[in-house]
Amino acid sequence: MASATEASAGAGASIPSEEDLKLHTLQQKYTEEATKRLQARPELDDQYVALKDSEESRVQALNDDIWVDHAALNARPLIPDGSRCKFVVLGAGFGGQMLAVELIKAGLVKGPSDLLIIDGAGGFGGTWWWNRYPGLHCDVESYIYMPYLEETGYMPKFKYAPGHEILEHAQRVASHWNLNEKALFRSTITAASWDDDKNLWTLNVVESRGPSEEKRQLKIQTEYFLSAFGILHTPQVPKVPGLASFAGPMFHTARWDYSISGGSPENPQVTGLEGKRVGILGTGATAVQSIPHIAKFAKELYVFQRTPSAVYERGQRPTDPEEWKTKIAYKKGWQLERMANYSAHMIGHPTDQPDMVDDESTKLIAIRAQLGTPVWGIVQPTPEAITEHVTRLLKLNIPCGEKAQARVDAIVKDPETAAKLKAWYPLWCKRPTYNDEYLQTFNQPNVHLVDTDGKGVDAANERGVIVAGKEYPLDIIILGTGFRTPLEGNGCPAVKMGVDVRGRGGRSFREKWDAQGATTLHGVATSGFPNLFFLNAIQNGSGFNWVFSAATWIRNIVGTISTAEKRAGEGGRAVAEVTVPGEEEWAGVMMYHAAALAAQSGCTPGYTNASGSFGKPPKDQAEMMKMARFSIWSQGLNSYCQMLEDYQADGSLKGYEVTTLAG
Ligand SMILES: NC(=O)C1=CN([C@@H]2O[C@H](COP(=O)(O)OP(=O)(O)OC[C@H]3O[C@@H](n4cnc5c(N)ncnc54)[C@H](OP(=O)(O)O)[C@@H]3O)[C@@H](O)[C@H]2O)C=CC1
Repeated sequence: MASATEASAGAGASIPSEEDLKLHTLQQKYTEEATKRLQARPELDDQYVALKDSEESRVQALNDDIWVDHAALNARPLIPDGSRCKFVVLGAGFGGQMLAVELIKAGLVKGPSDLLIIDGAGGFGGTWWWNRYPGLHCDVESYIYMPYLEETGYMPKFKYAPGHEILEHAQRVASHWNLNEKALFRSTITAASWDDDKNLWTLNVVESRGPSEEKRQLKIQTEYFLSAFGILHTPQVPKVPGLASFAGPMFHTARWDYSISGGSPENPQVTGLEGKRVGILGTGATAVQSIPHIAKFAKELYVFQRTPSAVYERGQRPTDPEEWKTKIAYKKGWQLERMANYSAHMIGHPTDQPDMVDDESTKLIAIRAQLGTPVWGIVQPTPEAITEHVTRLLKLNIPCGEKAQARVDAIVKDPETAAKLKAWYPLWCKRPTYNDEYLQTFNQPNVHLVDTDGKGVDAANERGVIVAGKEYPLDIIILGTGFRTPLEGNGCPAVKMGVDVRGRGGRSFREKWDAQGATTLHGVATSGFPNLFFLNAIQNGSGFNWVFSAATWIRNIVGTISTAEKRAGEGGRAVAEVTVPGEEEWAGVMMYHAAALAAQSGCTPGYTNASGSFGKPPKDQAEMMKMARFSIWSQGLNSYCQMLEDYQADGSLKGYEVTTLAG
């Protein structure tokens, strides 16, 4: 009988290369593993509930802000009901701070009541306010992740900053630009409606005042409503039957309870876990960072794994002050240049500069499937072009995947455990992780990997967790189970900010998005909702370093507002609104770019595809067209920045209609 190779050669086809064969085997394995997970959870994203929405009061309470200082905040002057502002910014994370700072720098914030920042947390920091688990670090280099290092003159202590240092920096940014006095914390905006007559937004706000005071309800009017809602801000838990009945302490990693674990955000010595049997659900980026610290103290640690993470080398090191002065922060504008350099090296954007950050992440170039790349130009939406594109990305992925697997073999001593720790999905399906202690942890005798073979834990009871009919008795359960997907509500900004947004004529933003699919100009504004701007990674250019992406979007937003306000002149005010032809033209551009993201459709379930909800074949032509609008700029963030710079320099604000009014 002829071998497969001979048979194909005889049929006139070219002989498959070793790489082709490898790819074929890998693709089969990827599909097998993804299918296993999809079949285990046919309810897709409904397998989860946000902590805040849980019907179990115990689980719901896990969402509480455990860091807020109510007494200090209650001592601050009240924001009067009925206040009027020029700008309200939703969100006090880096996105909201950067919006506020850029408005200030552009000279748009003139009086003390021109700007108000509103956030549900008890302070600045966004994700860094909430997440304080032991081991927390930003996986992007601190020199390009921590904004405004030039203006604040701060030198991060390490190449990768710990969470508490980033949180301190958020406070530093706030102090530098006097944002503290412009912030309303512990407060949620529940509704926002545009008044066609007054040309103002009215925001309904609920301010919490702590357990001993009643909540305040207030209305605030504003000319501009700017929203920086973040990406992963709503902690979730799988609907594991019996979880709330667990008799011992339980908490989510996004609300790490040091009163149980011991230690503090600054000191990861979690001695309260000594003598305890601890179980952690989840092995995502958060668990990878925290598990080594738990393992140092717990008597027994059970790691309940559904899908392993790919774990690459970290290479942490302290900042060398000499290198900082001479090679990093060596000239004005260095930080933006370094951010652009990082992005260029990741996505293959042409540059003469060497790789400044030069870490594992810039070598994992298969991530281009997610971020876009200029390397192959625009991918045409034909089946042949898409297959060719997906194949070349999968080929780029081969060495990335092999590197992570080889690392497991080199570090983990028990071959059975090592096999279970290997990730079988393309790099772009889940956030790659970087850690020099995680894999080593599984060599410790007190650490037990409970691999659920892609199915997840089955149930819990008052004693512990059950997997495949076996009970694991525990003293403490830690939920490293992540956040609501950024694709919730099909990525509609109003859903993500949790606000009932009503534009002209009382039209609901959510209904518009549901009916039309993603509809924006440059991802930041939409017609019928004047003077509303948002930070969202849909119909936009996006990079791996969120701060660089956000800075790009913010330059565009603030540039647009500045131009509009200039037209209104001194004493006047402006209403900037995307036009329908403007957003439809942009939807056309996005559809033209959509084929480049095709490789994501076969991904294993996770938050990037709403647990498999995205990536299912469209029902009909109309659904396919809607999906195609749901794209990003496929040529990568660097060329996107250039395109927006040209757009702003032109000054015509094509795609907007600007009306000017007397103040
Ligand atoms: N910039 C940074 O340095 C950091 C960023 N982050 C960001 O936050 C994101 C979220 O990370 P993370 O908090 O880890 O959340 P993830 O969503 O990445 O991980 C959640 C984990 O819970 C698991 N899980 C869910 N349900 C079950 C179940 N029923 N049984 C067992 N396991 C279950 C998931 O398994 P499965 O994979 O099978 O769904 C997954 O391992 C990261 O991807 C990253 O973008 C986080 C930490 C640091």
